[in-house]
Amino acid sequence: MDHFNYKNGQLCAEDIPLREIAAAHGTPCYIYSRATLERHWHAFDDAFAEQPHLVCYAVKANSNLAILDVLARLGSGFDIVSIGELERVIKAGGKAGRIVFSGVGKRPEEMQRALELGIRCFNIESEAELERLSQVATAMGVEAPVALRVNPDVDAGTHPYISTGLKENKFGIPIGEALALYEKAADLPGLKISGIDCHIGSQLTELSPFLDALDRLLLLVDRLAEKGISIDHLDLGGGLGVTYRDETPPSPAEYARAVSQKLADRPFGIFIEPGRAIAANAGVLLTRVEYLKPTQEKDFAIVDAAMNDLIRPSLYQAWQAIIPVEQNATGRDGSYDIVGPVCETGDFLGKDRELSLSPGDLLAVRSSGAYGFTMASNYNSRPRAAEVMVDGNQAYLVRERETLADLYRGEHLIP
Ligand SMILES: Cc1ncc(COP(=O)(O)O)c(C=O)c1O
Ligand SMILES: N[C@@H](CCCC[NH3+])C(=O)O
Repeated sequence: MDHFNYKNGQLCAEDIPLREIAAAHGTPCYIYSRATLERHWHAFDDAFAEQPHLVCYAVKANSNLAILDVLARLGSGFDIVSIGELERVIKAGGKAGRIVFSGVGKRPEEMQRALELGIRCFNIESEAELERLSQVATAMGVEAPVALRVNPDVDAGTHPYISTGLKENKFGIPIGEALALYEKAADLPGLKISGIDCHIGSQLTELSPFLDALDRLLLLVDRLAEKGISIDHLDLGGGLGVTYRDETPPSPAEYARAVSQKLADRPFGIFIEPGRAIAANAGVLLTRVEYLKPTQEKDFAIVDAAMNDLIRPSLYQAWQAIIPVEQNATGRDGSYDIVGPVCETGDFLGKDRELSLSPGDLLAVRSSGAYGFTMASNYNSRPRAAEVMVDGNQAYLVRERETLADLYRGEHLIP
């Protein structure tokens, strides 16, 4: 459920027709619904209400300051993977004490800044990283709270590019090596063991991989306890899928129920790091048809958004719904490939879509609130799109469209 619906034949974001947003801010343009974002966040927070928990929104899904601000006001935690994401969260009013820091390549200056701010936990992904954090924290005279991100070797059953919990993936510490590394962490100066962490992949539509991973983590927790190592939280990562087309992922409530059953009355908190499930269906990408190009092989609709704006279809063959902004528009009926202006055969937003189109029509690519703008680039020297947040009957420009001058800002000619 989201807040993008037709009213009087016009597709709206909450109470605002998308046509009005296009007129005010141009296309391509990302449009987010505050009400949807808040509802999705509350769905997770309410689902875990029975136990100590922290919802750490995965910033990589959508890091616009306005999005982070909306979630920070709800009391959200945040999962970050870079100093850039860290500074965004702080700028948006997020609390350092609710930030967890994931990622395989944390640099010393990133660790130092996170320690200065006093983040909640570092999710450590290798022995070398553990040693580096120990050195950085010791030099600063502080203790770094750590969890080891364990790679439980479970098949998340998702696209190979977004599966992260298999032993051949670069992420986390192989579960067989984790016990020894916890013992090492307990001995190293400047570290305080706080938790255990995993994240097995993204867009999961079944509960079983999460529960398999949890079982494996709990076995490890018991073995740690035998060694006198206790934790205060278990971080299950993100990954809960969404409906793009006909997927039927578990709801946050079903997910929480299953997880809570396994945890029984264990004396630690649960952290989760949902990104997509909060942001994806809280956003659409608004684009305009530039040209229709019927050929003998194919009907192409060439639109003003491209793979540089939304790369998911090209990169993962991801399917996202593409719907008209004007419900009863009549144009040329066809089965269209919706393609952008970028000079790549792989530049498409959707294929074989039954639509009735005319040049100038507006289309909305649904489920674009996660991994949309954050994965955008300037390929083909295309300025990145504007972003708008709708709140009831108000639309706010939350990121200006890049200008042509932005494209070469910081570039210099040689003498
Ligand atoms: C460590 C970590 N946590 C959380 C997430 C968020 O995942 P999702 O957007 O699938 O919830 C990701 C991305 O997959 C991740 O790498
Ligand atoms: N960017 C991916 C998900 C990767 C998640 C990052 N760990 C997507 O659009 O589906």
